Amino acid sequence: AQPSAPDPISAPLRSLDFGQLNFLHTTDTHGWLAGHLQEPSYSADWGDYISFATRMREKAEAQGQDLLVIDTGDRVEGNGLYDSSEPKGVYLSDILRHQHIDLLTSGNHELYKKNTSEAEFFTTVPNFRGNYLASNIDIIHPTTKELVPLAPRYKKFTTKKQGIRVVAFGFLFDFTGNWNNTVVQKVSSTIKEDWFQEAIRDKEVDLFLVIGHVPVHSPEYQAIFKEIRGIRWDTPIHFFGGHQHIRDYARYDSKAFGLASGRFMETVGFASIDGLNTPKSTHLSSAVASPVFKRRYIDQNLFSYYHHTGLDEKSFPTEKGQNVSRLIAKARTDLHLDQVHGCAPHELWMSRVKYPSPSSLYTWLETQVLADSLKDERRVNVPTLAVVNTGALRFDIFPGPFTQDSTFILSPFTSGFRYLKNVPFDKAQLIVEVLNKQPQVLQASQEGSSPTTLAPPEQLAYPEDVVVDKEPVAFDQTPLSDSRKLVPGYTTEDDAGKDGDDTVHEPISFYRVPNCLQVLLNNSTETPETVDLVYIDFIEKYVVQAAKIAGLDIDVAKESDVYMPQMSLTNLILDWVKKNWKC
Ligand SMILES: O=c1ccn([C@@H]2O[C@H](COP(=O)(O)O)[C@@H](O)[C@H]2O)c(=O)[nH]1
Repeated sequence: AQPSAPDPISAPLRSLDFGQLNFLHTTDTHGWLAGHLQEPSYSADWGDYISFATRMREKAEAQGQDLLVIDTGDRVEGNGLYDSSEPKGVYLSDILRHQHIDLLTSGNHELYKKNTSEAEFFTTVPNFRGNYLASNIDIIHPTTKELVPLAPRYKKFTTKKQGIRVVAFGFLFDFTGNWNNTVVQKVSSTIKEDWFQEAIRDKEVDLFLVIGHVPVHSPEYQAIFKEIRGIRWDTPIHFFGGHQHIRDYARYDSKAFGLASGRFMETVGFASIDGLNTPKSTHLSSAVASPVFKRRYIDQNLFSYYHHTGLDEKSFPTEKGQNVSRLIAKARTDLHLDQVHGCAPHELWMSRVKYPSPSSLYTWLETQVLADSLKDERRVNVPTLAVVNTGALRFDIFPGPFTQDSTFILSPFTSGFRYLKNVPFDKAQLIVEVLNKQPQVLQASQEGSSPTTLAPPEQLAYPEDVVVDKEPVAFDQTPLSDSRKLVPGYTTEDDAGKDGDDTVHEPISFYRVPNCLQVLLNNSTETPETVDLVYIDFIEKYVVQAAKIAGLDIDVAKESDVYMPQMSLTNLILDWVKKNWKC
């Protein structure tokens, strides 16, 4: 772990059920390779994860079993370790590559910008040569300008110990926000292509593995499941997914399951399959008709890692893992990530408290940061309605030092502001109302595709608020090994029940937020007739649609202009923190 990481807190744990084939899975890590330095439950780092995977592989192989390590994308954007370097990601990719990852794929964040996808093409794909899959992503080759697959479409391999014959695919959900140097083909059309049809007709396959940056409960994964099942009625399929930042497990049928392993290096997903028919096992009388699938969501800390490997402080770390922890510490020093810009007086939560409220991160952004600091000197005293999508903020703020790292953890994106002059106030309000009308924003959600949102992605999995009664929870799974108070954390309920989390936690509330927050900046007490409608540039394409619906007959892209040139939301927040949160 990193030198400043808090020690994990002991907690009652559920164990892992190993099988013939075992998996470790990360997704949506968003640069958090140093782990969580303010949260004991998630305080291990990528070096510890390397040691964990090594020890787990040793354990599996000693039992004659196999272990595969999987990552399903969105490795970038969301933490100082990625976002604060110039160019972004140079430290991150060098740290990431030390983990032996058997299969990986791209997320949407690898494709928002041209230089990010080109870095995947030139660095991450070669770093994991042969293991990076891109079933539905093409990129314009930066030199030849030809459209080429970002990485191989699929792969067939045989596992080391059990000789399990696997055909693996690597998908991205039907993402449309990519830069125009990449092409994301819809999943529904990709699975009709000849190469996919041939791959699923291969009879020498014991398991189909579908990894992807795709929610496990999604139209895209349903379509892939149906297509494979239509041809191979009996072959086991394991899906690994992500994108919604949640722990989730889907049962498609008795031989097909899918695991999603959370976000931000909070979770390492574990899955296993036992009873697969393989060329070896079919000769043995022990071959079973129906395989058994298991899953567990591991809290990413050393207490869990020691427990699951049966090792301790001395026997657990590997030399490579320790070297990588040192590499991360050095990168953090080089990037000045511990530099303190101010001190937060109390917690500000994204979803643990109601919005609006004094502890809501969004209320703070509206009533303090934007109200104090959003001003273009060319537009002084002009009434302004400011709109920012809630998904632009990515993490809670804890009391204490607000560092260079906290800045990017809170607001990693480079978006600045644009504005439309003299918008009738009622139309401006209507535009915000339209933006907030639906959980999935305007952009007619393509049929058969996952919905998109301007709100934090977790929210897609919560149709309603979850309000937790603060009474301690009864625990009816394994006996408590420790009767102390439970630590608040994940209490996942999925298609296999309520016993998925390795750590038994006290539940946490989840309150929904609107797609966009808004603040009226007006020096007068009178309602303005017109306002400057200021919006974060990431939402411009949605503002275009909302303006049409609101009956504002203008060409938004043409008539809008940059507001506070050179100022990003991130820097606006940082300047406010420096001025207002003295330590
Ligand atoms: O520049 C950006 C990029 C993204 N967002 C917000 O993030 C979610 C997508 O996040 P995932 O991690 O891919 O789930 C998107 O819906 C926006 O809400 C942003 O605000 N600015």
